[in-house]
Amino acid sequence: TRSTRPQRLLGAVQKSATRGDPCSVVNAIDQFCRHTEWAMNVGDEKGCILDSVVSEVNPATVLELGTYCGYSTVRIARLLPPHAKLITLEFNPDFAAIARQVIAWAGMEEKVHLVEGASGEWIPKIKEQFGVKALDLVFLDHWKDQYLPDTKLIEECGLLRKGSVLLADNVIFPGAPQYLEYVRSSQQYESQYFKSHLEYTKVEDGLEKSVFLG
Ligand SMILES: O=c1[nH]cnc2c(O)c(F)c(-c3ccc(F)cc3)cc12
Ligand SMILES: [Mg+2]
Repeated sequence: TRSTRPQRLLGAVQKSATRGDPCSVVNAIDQFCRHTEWAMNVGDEKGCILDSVVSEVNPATVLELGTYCGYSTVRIARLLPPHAKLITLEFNPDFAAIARQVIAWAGMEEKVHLVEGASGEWIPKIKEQFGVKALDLVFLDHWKDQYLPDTKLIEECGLLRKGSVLLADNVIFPGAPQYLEYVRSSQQYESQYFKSHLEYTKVEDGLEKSVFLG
Protein backbone atom coordinates (compact mmCIF):
# COMPACT_ATOMS: atom_id res chain seq x y z
CA THR A 1 0.00 0.00 0.00
CA ARG A 2 1.02 3.62 -0.64
CA SER A 3 3.34 5.22 1.89
CA THR A 4 2.24 8.27 3.87
CA ARG A 5 3.76 11.76 3.56
CA PRO A 6 5.43 11.52 6.99
CA GLN A 7 6.94 8.14 5.97
CA ARG A 8 8.33 9.69 2.77
CA LEU A 9 9.72 12.62 4.79
CA LEU A 10 11.45 10.18 7.18
CA GLY A 11 12.88 8.34 4.16
CA ALA A 12 14.39 11.59 2.92
CA VAL A 13 16.00 12.17 6.32
CA GLN A 14 17.45 8.63 6.46
CA LYS A 15 18.71 8.98 2.88
CA SER A 16 20.20 12.48 3.00
CA ALA A 17 20.94 13.43 6.61
CA THR A 18 23.86 12.38 8.81
CA ARG A 19 22.97 10.51 12.00
CA GLY A 20 23.60 12.70 15.04
CA ASP A 21 23.71 15.92 13.00
CA PRO A 22 20.53 17.94 13.68
CA CYS A 23 21.37 20.62 11.12
CA SER A 24 21.61 18.00 8.37
CA VAL A 25 18.19 16.65 9.42
CA VAL A 26 16.66 20.16 9.23
CA ASN A 27 18.31 20.76 5.83
CA ALA A 28 17.23 17.36 4.45
CA ILE A 29 13.58 18.04 5.39
CA ASP A 30 13.65 21.56 3.92
CA GLN A 31 15.21 20.25 0.68
CA PHE A 32 12.60 17.47 0.44
CA CYS A 33 9.64 19.78 1.17
CA ARG A 34 10.80 22.54 -1.16
CA HIS A 35 11.77 20.33 -4.13
CA THR A 36 9.87 17.06 -3.78
CA GLU A 37 6.78 17.16 -1.54
CA TRP A 38 5.37 20.04 0.52
CA ALA A 39 4.74 19.29 4.21
CA MET A 40 3.52 21.45 7.09
CA ASN A 41 6.85 22.02 8.87
CA VAL A 42 7.50 25.55 10.12
CA GLY A 43 10.17 25.58 7.40
CA ASP A 44 13.40 27.45 6.78
CA GLU A 45 12.17 31.06 6.56
CA LYS A 46 9.95 31.04 9.68
CA GLY A 47 12.50 28.61 11.17
CA CYS A 48 15.12 31.35 11.23
CA ILE A 49 12.75 33.55 13.23
CA LEU A 50 12.10 30.59 15.57
CA ASP A 51 15.88 30.15 15.96
CA SER A 52 16.35 33.80 16.92
CA VAL A 53 13.59 33.68 19.54
CA VAL A 54 14.95 30.40 21.02
CA SER A 55 18.46 31.86 21.18
CA GLU A 56 17.18 35.07 22.80
CA VAL A 57 15.08 33.23 25.43
CA ASN A 58 17.75 30.55 26.01
CA PRO A 59 15.06 28.39 27.64
CA ALA A 60 15.59 25.68 30.27
CA THR A 61 12.08 24.35 29.60
CA VAL A 62 10.21 24.43 26.28
CA LEU A 63 6.70 23.17 25.50
CA GLU A 64 5.89 22.51 21.83
CA LEU A 65 2.25 21.97 20.89
CA GLY A 66 2.15 19.97 17.67
CA THR A 67 5.17 17.79 16.83
CA TYR A 68 4.12 16.55 13.37
CA CYS A 69 7.34 14.95 12.01
CA GLY A 70 9.66 16.60 14.50
CA TYR A 71 11.19 19.28 12.25
CA SER A 72 10.73 22.16 14.71
CA THR A 73 11.42 19.81 17.63
CA VAL A 74 14.90 19.15 16.20
CA ARG A 75 15.29 22.80 15.17
CA ILE A 76 14.65 23.95 18.75
CA ALA A 77 16.47 21.10 20.54
CA ARG A 78 19.70 21.70 18.57
CA LEU A 79 19.89 25.18 20.17
CA LEU A 80 19.20 24.09 23.77
CA PRO A 81 21.92 23.74 26.43
CA PRO A 82 22.66 20.11 27.52
CA HIS A 83 20.22 19.78 30.44
CA ALA A 84 17.37 21.83 29.00
CA LYS A 85 14.09 20.01 28.35
CA LEU A 86 11.73 20.15 25.39
CA ILE A 87 8.30 18.60 25.94
CA THR A 88 6.42 18.12 22.68
CA LEU A 89 2.77 17.04 22.46
CA GLU A 90 1.38 15.24 19.40
CA PHE A 91 -2.23 14.03 19.09
CA ASN A 92 -1.75 11.89 15.96
CA PRO A 93 0.00 8.55 16.73
CA ASP A 94 1.22 8.12 13.14
CA PHE A 95 2.90 11.54 13.23
CA ALA A 96 4.36 10.75 16.67
CA ALA A 97 5.85 7.46 15.43
CA ILE A 98 7.66 9.25 12.58
CA ALA A 99 8.74 12.16 14.79
CA ARG A 100 10.41 9.78 17.28
CA GLN A 101 12.54 8.39 14.44
CA VAL A 102 13.41 11.85 13.07
CA ILE A 103 14.36 13.07 16.57
CA ALA A 104 16.47 9.92 17.10
CA TRP A 105 18.21 10.33 13.72
CA ALA A 106 19.17 13.86 14.78
CA GLY A 107 20.53 12.53 18.09
CA MET A 108 18.22 14.79 20.12
CA GLU A 109 16.46 12.11 22.23
CA GLU A 110 18.12 13.25 25.50
CA LYS A 111 16.60 16.73 25.26
CA VAL A 112 13.14 15.75 24.05
CA HIS A 113 10.08 14.20 25.74
CA LEU A 114 7.52 13.38 23.06
CA VAL A 115 4.06 12.79 24.54
CA GLU A 116 1.26 11.27 22.47
CA GLY A 117 -2.09 12.74 23.45
CA ALA A 118 -4.36 15.75 23.50
CA SER A 119 -2.89 19.07 24.66
CA GLY A 120 -6.00 19.77 26.76
CA GLU A 121 -5.44 16.55 28.72
CA TRP A 122 -1.67 16.80 29.06
CA ILE A 123 -1.08 20.49 29.86
CA PRO A 124 -2.51 20.05 33.42
CA LYS A 125 -0.12 17.11 33.98
CA ILE A 126 3.13 18.77 32.94
CA LYS A 127 4.14 20.12 36.37
CA GLU A 128 3.83 16.79 38.17
CA GLN A 129 4.92 14.46 35.31
CA PHE A 130 8.03 16.42 34.33
CA GLY A 131 8.88 18.36 37.50
CA VAL A 132 8.39 21.62 35.62
CA LYS A 133 7.95 24.81 37.70
CA ALA A 134 7.47 27.14 34.74
CA LEU A 135 7.67 27.14 30.94
CA ASP A 136 10.26 29.54 29.50
CA LEU A 137 9.05 29.12 25.92
CA VAL A 138 5.86 27.69 24.35
CA PHE A 139 5.76 27.03 20.58
CA LEU A 140 2.16 26.78 19.37
CA ASP A 141 2.00 24.84 16.12
CA HIS A 142 -0.85 22.36 16.47
CA TRP A 143 -4.45 23.19 15.58
CA LYS A 144 -5.34 26.91 15.17
CA ASP A 145 -8.64 26.51 17.04
CA GLN A 146 -6.74 25.12 20.05
CA TYR A 147 -4.27 28.03 20.36
CA LEU A 148 -6.55 30.16 22.56
CA PRO A 149 -8.08 27.48 24.81
CA ASP A 150 -4.66 25.93 25.38
CA THR A 151 -3.11 29.33 26.19
CA LYS A 152 -5.83 29.95 28.78
CA LEU A 153 -5.27 26.46 30.20
CA ILE A 154 -1.50 27.06 30.42
CA GLU A 155 -2.22 30.30 32.34
CA GLU A 156 -4.71 28.57 34.67
CA CYS A 157 -2.21 25.78 35.40
CA GLY A 158 0.31 28.40 36.58
CA LEU A 159 2.84 27.32 33.99
CA LEU A 160 3.91 30.85 32.99
CA ARG A 161 6.28 33.21 34.79
CA LYS A 162 7.12 36.87 34.19
CA GLY A 163 9.01 36.81 30.88
CA SER A 164 7.70 33.48 29.57
CA VAL A 165 7.41 33.63 25.78
CA LEU A 166 4.61 32.24 23.59
CA LEU A 167 5.53 31.87 19.90
CA ALA A 168 2.67 30.91 17.57
CA ASP A 169 2.97 29.64 14.01
CA ASN A 170 0.36 30.21 11.25
CA VAL A 171 -1.29 33.23 12.81
CA ILE A 172 -2.10 34.51 9.28
CA PHE A 173 -2.38 31.28 7.28
CA PRO A 174 -4.31 29.11 8.11
CA GLY A 175 -4.86 31.87 10.71
CA ALA A 176 -5.67 32.09 14.41
CA PRO A 177 -7.74 35.31 14.68
CA GLN A 178 -9.23 34.72 18.14
CA TYR A 179 -5.76 33.90 19.53
CA LEU A 180 -4.27 37.05 17.96
CA GLU A 181 -7.09 39.21 19.32
CA TYR A 182 -6.52 37.78 22.79
CA VAL A 183 -2.74 38.18 23.09
CA ARG A 184 -2.75 41.59 21.35
CA SER A 185 -5.50 43.07 23.57
CA SER A 186 -4.51 41.45 26.90
CA GLN A 187 -2.70 43.60 29.50
CA GLN A 188 -0.84 40.44 30.49
CA TYR A 189 1.06 40.13 27.21
CA GLU A 190 3.41 42.24 25.10
CA SER A 191 2.92 40.95 21.52
CA GLN A 192 4.96 41.32 18.35
CA TYR A 193 4.23 40.04 14.83
CA PHE A 194 7.08 38.64 12.68
CA LYS A 195 5.96 38.78 9.07
CA SER A 196 7.10 35.86 6.93
CA HIS A 197 5.69 33.32 4.47
CA LEU A 198 3.87 30.02 4.61
CA GLU A 199 6.55 27.33 4.58
CA TYR A 200 8.10 26.76 1.15
CA THR A 201 5.65 29.20 -0.54
CA LYS A 202 5.17 32.90 -1.34
CA VAL A 203 1.90 33.09 0.62
CA GLU A 204 2.01 35.48 3.59
CA ASP A 205 2.13 33.97 7.05
CA GLY A 206 3.96 34.90 10.24
CA LEU A 207 4.81 34.17 13.84
CA GLU A 208 3.36 36.03 16.82
CA LYS A 209 5.69 36.39 19.80
CA SER A 210 3.94 37.21 23.09
CA VAL A 211 5.83 37.88 26.33
CA PHE A 212 3.88 37.12 29.52
CA LEU A 213 4.09 40.10 31.87
CA GLY A 214 2.83 38.24 34.97
O1 LIG B 1 -2.54 22.08 10.89
C1 LIG B 1 -1.45 22.66 11.00
N1 LIG B 1 -0.80 22.62 12.18
C2 LIG B 1 0.39 23.25 12.36
N2 LIG B 1 1.01 23.94 11.39
C3 LIG B 1 0.42 24.00 10.16
C4 LIG B 1 1.07 24.70 9.12
O2 LIG B 1 2.28 25.29 9.38
C5 LIG B 1 0.47 24.79 7.87
F1 LIG B 1 1.12 25.45 6.90
C6 LIG B 1 -0.77 24.18 7.60
C7 LIG B 1 -1.41 24.26 6.27
C8 LIG B 1 -2.06 23.15 5.75
C9 LIG B 1 -2.63 23.20 4.49
C10 LIG B 1 -2.54 24.37 3.73
F2 LIG B 1 -3.06 24.40 2.50
C11 LIG B 1 -1.89 25.47 4.24
C12 LIG B 1 -1.32 25.42 5.51
C13 LIG B 1 -1.42 23.47 8.63
C14 LIG B 1 -0.83 23.39 9.90
MG1 LIG C 1 2.66 25.40 11.46
